[in-house]
Amino acid sequence: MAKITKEAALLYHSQGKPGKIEVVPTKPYSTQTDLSLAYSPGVAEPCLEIEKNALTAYDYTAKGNLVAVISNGTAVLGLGDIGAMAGKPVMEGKGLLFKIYGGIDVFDIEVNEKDPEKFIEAVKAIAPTFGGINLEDIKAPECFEIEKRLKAELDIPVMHDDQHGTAIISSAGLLNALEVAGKKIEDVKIVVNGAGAAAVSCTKLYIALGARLENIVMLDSKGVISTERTNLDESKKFFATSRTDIHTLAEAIKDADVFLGLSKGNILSQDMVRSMANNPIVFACANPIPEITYEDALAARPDVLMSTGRSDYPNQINNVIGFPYIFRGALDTRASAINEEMKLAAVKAIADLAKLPIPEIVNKVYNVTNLSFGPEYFIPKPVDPRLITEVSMAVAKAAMESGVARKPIEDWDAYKKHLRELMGYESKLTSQLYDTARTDPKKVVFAEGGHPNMLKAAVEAKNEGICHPILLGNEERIEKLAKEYDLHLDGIEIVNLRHDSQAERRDRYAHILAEKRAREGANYDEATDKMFERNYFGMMMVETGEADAFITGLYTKYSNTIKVAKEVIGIQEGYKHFGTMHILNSKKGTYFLADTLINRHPDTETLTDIARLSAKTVRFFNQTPVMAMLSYSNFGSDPVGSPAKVHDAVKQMQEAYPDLAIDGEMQVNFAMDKKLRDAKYPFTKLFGKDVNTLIFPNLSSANSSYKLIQAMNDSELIGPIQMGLNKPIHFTDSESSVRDIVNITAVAVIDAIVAEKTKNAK
Ligand SMILES: NC(=O)C1=CN([C@@H]2O[C@H](COP(=O)(O)OP(=O)(O)OC[C@H]3O[C@@H](n4cnc5c(N)ncnc54)[C@H](OP(=O)(O)O)[C@@H]3O)[C@@H](O)[C@H]2O)C=CC1
Ligand SMILES: CC(=O)C(=O)O
Ligand SMILES: [Mg+2]
Repeated sequence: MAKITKEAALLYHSQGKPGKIEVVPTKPYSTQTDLSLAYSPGVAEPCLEIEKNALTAYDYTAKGNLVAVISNGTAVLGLGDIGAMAGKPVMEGKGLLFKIYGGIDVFDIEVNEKDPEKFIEAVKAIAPTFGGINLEDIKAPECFEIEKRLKAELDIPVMHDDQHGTAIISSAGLLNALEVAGKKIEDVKIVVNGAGAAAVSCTKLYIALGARLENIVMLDSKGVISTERTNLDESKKFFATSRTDIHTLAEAIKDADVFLGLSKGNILSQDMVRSMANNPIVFACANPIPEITYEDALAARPDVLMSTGRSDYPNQINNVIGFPYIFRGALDTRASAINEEMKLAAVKAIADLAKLPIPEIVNKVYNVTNLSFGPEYFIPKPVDPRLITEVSMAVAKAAMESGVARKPIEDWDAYKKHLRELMGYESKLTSQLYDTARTDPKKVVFAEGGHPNMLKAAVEAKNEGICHPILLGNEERIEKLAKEYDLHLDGIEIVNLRHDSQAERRDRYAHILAEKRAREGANYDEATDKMFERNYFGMMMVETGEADAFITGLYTKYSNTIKVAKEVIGIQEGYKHFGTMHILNSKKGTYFLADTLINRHPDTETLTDIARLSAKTVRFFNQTPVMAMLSYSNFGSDPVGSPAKVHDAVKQMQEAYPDLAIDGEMQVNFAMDKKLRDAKYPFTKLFGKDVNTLIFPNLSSANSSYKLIQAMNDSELIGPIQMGLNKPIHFTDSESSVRDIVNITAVAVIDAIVAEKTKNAK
């Protein structure tokens, strides 16, 4: 990870619109009517409803998804009391994190008030605005009283995140690190450096989880907190040790199993780490500089289990792994509080998640291939897309079971789906595809079982319940890969097509193929050779009905795969050409793009085949095709060359299918903008209609367009979806991600379901 310089940090915050967050309207506002609804006179109606029944504020305002991140700036990170305004970048940062990880909106509120009583009054006065309150960077011991009072006096969840967020994450980390170290929480000696908001709360939660108070030594800026010391405040007195032989950190840490630092940077030396017990656990959580650096701790003790608060090292202990989801679960149940039950549920959910095989996206973000539970990975990564579902659902359940929920969640599957959609992890179309495939999971052959992405996709597709995978490849290699990536192959068939055990199958397939292509010069010997190739063998499995669908393409060029597909499977009756489609899921809507991969320079006949196949495919996805045939000219304005071919194809399509909404040739902006098109070309067959299908004039334009969209990285593309072959044979390409392959698998399964239904209906 790049080193963060002062200049880069200041530039990041100042460039463009200064700061990190802004307010975005969620309702239409382009007409006079919209404005009359948004503000006076329309706005009076919800006001009156809320006046009658306060809870309707959740229905008519943003309250239910709005959290206040409130600070007085007295303990900003490890920077100390830098004042309310100086803490604003941190609070805006939390706003950003709440939004990107939990879909929660935040107003950051910096209150210039150190007096706890006045601070409490200020927070209470503004509380009606919010569904929850995240207190942040308020120093101990005032923070304890402030939180206690606000929790008691407000009916919305209030959580001081430096206390409880940190406690939840570090407890999950501790439980897992202890498991890796092979130690029990009730036996370990724990040294806690720092006795502030975070340290006190973390240590109390460790005790709730089984740690023994007599095994804990806590230190503040003056050294070990012991019964010898006078004038200790209540929160520190609770931890005072009766030992009188230790006063400094160096003395306290000798033989300790666990070091928890929530204090200041650079105060734990390598010698101190060396003096700890075997497999020491060191959580150096001060921000931005930890008590000891990751490198120094590891250099001192190779057996150390190490965490810091920083994202650039393994095992980050940072409350970002918790607060977006703890508040998500609390807000979604309209909880009146965040209680102990909800916190413990979050600990468990976070700890458990680190033990599951991790999704590909996490590997990708960290540029690694095989994170798995162990010394370098015992806390989930903040980017893990499962945190939103696992932690929020656990918290919501605990809120309901402990009686603080005011709006129970009734359908957990629907809630899970909603959470994934909220974060854009699952578009509606993708989840519909998966749901449909799940109704009748089919046998899908994966041609390149020895390719890591295809192997991962096959396992994921099986876990999603969308297919029964059959992997082609060498068993040993596949099993070795599976071990390397911590993938479970139970219930997945592996077929080594070159093995002797497949001789009968190869022979049988060769006979069938030779017979089928006898009039095209095929012979048995040649066909026998071909059966040693994965694409021939795999497609024959589908051709013979021994499997239902086939996915290939990671190792083979399209041109080669296409050739084999035409030979083994053949093109559907009534067509001379086949093609591929990509589905674009964007904020503007869903669009079907063709032909994105197969036909380089389509002539009029090829274009009509692509258009017919596309119409059929769009209907396959339960939509009515509204098709624009694209070019660089409009409706004959350039009567020669490529536009002329498109023009002719449109004419033929309109004659053959008078009910189909299809027109062109037209430029892409006229296809995408109904108003523009209707104003300038009111005669089109698409008048008043939103185009959803774009047929490109050639492969260069289609391929470049979808790759450009892909590079923009802000929409989802599903594809390539094969159109026009006799059986569900689908292609990926060498750059396909695991997610791309699983999506195509879902499409292939649906394709197979439809093929079976059509066959049965005949
Ligand atoms: N990684 C994470 O998720 C989180 C990290 N933190 C980090 O924890 C630290 C403390 O934050 P917070 O609890 O909110 O702040 P507080 O101001 O409430 O507490 C700071 C504590 O650190 C103690 N301290 C200061 N210097 C030393 C020292 N040299 N040796 C021992 N103790 C010392 C202070 O002692 P005294 O009581 O004597 O003043 C005080 O008890 C910060 O660095 C913060 O960034 C906090 C929350 C989350
Ligand atoms: C992470 C955090 O909240 C802190 O360092 O204060
Ligand atoms: Mg903080």
